[in-house]
Amino acid sequence: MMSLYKSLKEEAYEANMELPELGLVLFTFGNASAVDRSKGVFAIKPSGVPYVDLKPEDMVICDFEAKIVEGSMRPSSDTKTHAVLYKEWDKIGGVVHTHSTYGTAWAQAIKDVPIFGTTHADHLISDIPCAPPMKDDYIAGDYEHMTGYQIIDCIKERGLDYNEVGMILVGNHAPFTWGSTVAKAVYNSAVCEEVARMAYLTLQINPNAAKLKEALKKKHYERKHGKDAYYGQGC
Ligand SMILES: O=C(CO)[C@@H](O)[C@@H](O)COP(=O)(O)O
Repeated sequence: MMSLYKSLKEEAYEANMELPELGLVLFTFGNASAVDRSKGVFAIKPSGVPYVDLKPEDMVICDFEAKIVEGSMRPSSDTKTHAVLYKEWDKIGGVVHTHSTYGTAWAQAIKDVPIFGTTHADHLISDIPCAPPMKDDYIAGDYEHMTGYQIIDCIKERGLDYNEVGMILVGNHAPFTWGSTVAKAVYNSAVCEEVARMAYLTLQINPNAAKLKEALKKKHYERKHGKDAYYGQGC
């Protein structure tokens, strides 16, 4: 059957397939979605389907209320979280959720990933934020929808710009990332995992390791994201 959303499904499929290739997911852990704002929809991985069995046409098309627009499979159980992020943050083109090992370990420990070095500062100048454990009234509410607000609340409360940060650890849960495209959101997931791993190792070698100086943070971030820089502005 011809679909109006063929290219959007392909984009989301390619992003999902990169997650096991990059070692960011096992089995059916995690999901990626890509948005088409002109049509008011996003394409997301179906729930519980192993990556080895996934096909582009399996991607489920949903609107920003997380209602199915096209697709015969159940969309990811995290669909409402993706929908909230698309609705609230109009500059993002893709969202990724993984349970990558180091990112998830920091999330379970409810700890921000400290900015120890220039690898981290090439991508963001703050610690990778860890959203506090979900409030009881959020858990009692629409859980996946409120996970979106757990993310948004934390970014707001920290005074961060979502368009510069691109990643968060959800306390007790795991990383979520976003980007101007879904490919960029996948990239941010890989960066999040690698930086989380480096920070963990840094603390093994020196539990008193100092965080990066402000001036060095800015220097490295500017080199990659300043005017005319390769990475460009925004996440
Ligand atoms: O967060 C979780 C589980 O804690 C989910 O993302 C993960 O199991 C994937 O679920 P879906 O297969 O996308 O429904």
